Amino acid sequence: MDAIVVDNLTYKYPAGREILKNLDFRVRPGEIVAVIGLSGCGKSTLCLCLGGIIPHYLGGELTGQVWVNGKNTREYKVAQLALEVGLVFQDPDTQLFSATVEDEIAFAPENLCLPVEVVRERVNSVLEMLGISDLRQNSPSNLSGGQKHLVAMGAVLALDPAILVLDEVMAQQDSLGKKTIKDILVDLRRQGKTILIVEHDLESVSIADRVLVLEGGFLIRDGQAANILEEREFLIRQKLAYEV
Ligand SMILES: Nc1ncnc2c1ncn2[C@@H]1O[C@H](COP(=O)(O)OP(=O)(O)OP(=O)(O)O)[C@@H](O)[C@H]1O
Repeated sequence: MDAIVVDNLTYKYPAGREILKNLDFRVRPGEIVAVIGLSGCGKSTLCLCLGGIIPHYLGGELTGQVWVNGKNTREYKVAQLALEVGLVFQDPDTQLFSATVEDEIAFAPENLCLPVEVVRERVNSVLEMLGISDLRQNSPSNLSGGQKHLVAMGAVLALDPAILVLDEVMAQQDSLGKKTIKDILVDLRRQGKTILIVEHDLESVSIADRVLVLEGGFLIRDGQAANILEEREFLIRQKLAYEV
């Protein structure tokens, strides 16, 4: 079974114009897929569709189908979909609300009523994996943008979803932070996770197996990362890379 199936997806925000147009793609389990494209082409909107935020919370007009781990996003609540898809938003402030980093990471497994020891184990292993154990007593609101993204990743990883959808989590990292996240994602792929990343910086998507290119809401390329990232002329034409 494919981890993600997007079947003829078209989406329009309430009172807005069409943002995603007839998107069709599938992601196999254990793949890292990068979605790239200019600002406003619909990358974040696609992420919101994969997590079910669209259409459940934002409304609008969605046609076509989105399946995550065999679940049609229309038919399951966002809380149920969160067990399949860990969605980290472009703006981490929209998903951080606890008093401390460890409370933030414990929140979802506690909500599932998992045993206290299991929650503690998950919090510790996630903090360690992300290299943020020293931040556990900090307030998320006082962290840097890059650190907030790590905490938001921790909060979704604590549910152990099969699929991760990460919207520009590397954008606010320094070069060491980018490398750390790439290493973590490669490790998660090794564990069988399916990962969809949105990033602007092509260097950040170098770990991807596949690249999808969006333009004005259309999927204009879907291919092996090694091939697409080598197509300098295409990338320059799309303004996704510059001549040096
Ligand atoms: N809640 C909303 N209501 C109406 N239009 C919206 C809403 N959110 C986003 N849009 C519009 O949808 C379009 C696509 O936005 P989206 O954030 O998906 O693009 P993006 O490719 O992620 O851009 P960026 O790279 O700058 O993050 C934009 O024109 C944006 O203004």
